[in-house]
Amino acid sequence: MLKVAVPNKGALSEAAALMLAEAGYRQRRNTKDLVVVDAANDVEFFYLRPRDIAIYVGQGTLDVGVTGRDLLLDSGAEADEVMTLGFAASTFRFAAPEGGPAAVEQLAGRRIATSYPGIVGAHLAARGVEADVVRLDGAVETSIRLGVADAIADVVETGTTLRQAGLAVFGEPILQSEAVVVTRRGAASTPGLDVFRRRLDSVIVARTYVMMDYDIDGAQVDRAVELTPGIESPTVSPLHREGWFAVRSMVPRDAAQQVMDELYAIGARGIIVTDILACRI
Ligand SMILES: Nc1ncnc2c1ncn2[C@@H]1O[C@H](COP(=O)(O)OP(=O)(O)OP(=O)(O)O)[C@@H](O)[C@H]1O
Ligand SMILES: O=P(O)(O)OC[C@H]1O[C@H](OP(=O)(O)OP(=O)(O)O)[C@H](O)[C@@H]1O
Ligand SMILES: [Mg+2]
Repeated sequence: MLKVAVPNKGALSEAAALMLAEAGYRQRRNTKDLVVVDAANDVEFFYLRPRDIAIYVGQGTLDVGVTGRDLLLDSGAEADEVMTLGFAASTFRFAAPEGGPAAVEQLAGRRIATSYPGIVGAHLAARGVEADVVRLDGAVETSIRLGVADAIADVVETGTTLRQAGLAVFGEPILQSEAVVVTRRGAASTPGLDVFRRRLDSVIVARTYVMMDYDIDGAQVDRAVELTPGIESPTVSPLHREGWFAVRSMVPRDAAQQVMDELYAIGARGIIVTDILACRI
């Protein structure tokens, strides 16, 4: 049975469970459940702290996990990112109040509060900056006001938390993070793992694309197909009406309205967009 680690709380947990449910896996009904066996799919889900997931996977105790890239890198675990999942996107940045450090070099000899000491330590070491990294569990933004740090390094999404704390980012982003799938470094893939990854891929494709159908005069089919090339190639079928064709193609969801305008302008009619519920590409 494939053993899968899933975040039990925090910013990743809901979106991860939703994605797994969309991929056809049984998920827990109660947030207190620690393990769910999905016998029909030969998968067992373990709900763990997101920070611990790369460690279990790196040790080979569990086969695969969903976690954040930042948590994976911070852990130093022998696990590798094998797939990005397109949610929980954030950047990881230094921040300080006005008048505080304003460049990485100015952190020398200063105190930096963070929940990610592994990432911060490596980043400073690579730049030859010696600073005192203060490890905190969360609410790191408050640490400067409370006098335990001169700067912080933390996850930034909208920047609201930093603004409310009167802090501003400085220096280049330390890293860009998002939810990822991790497996043990050097582990050979297995049929069970391949199916798991293909199912998650299918959710991403179903979320990213829509199906577009339209009718068009044969003289315009080539131009229309340029607008809707699809992933492999669009289906073009003759219509009962002489010289007209029905075209069916996958189109990026973000572009759908603009593509419809352009198709309409070259004479396409009966343009219909539908959601893709599931797929295998
Ligand atoms: N506001 C956010 N937007 C996007 N991703 C976030 C946000 N906050 C945390 N993350 C991501 O979530 C993961 C951290 O998981 P964690 O469980 O610590 O989240 P959390 O919401 O901070 O939970 P906790 O309640 O334990 O503080 C990291 O990968 C981090 O990049
Ligand atoms: O840029 P923003 O949109 O404001 O989001 C970033 C904030 O979200 C997370 O905090 P969380 O709510 O998890 O609290 P924590 O600091 O206690 O982990 C993260 O640690 C930042 O503080
Ligand atoms: Mg947090």
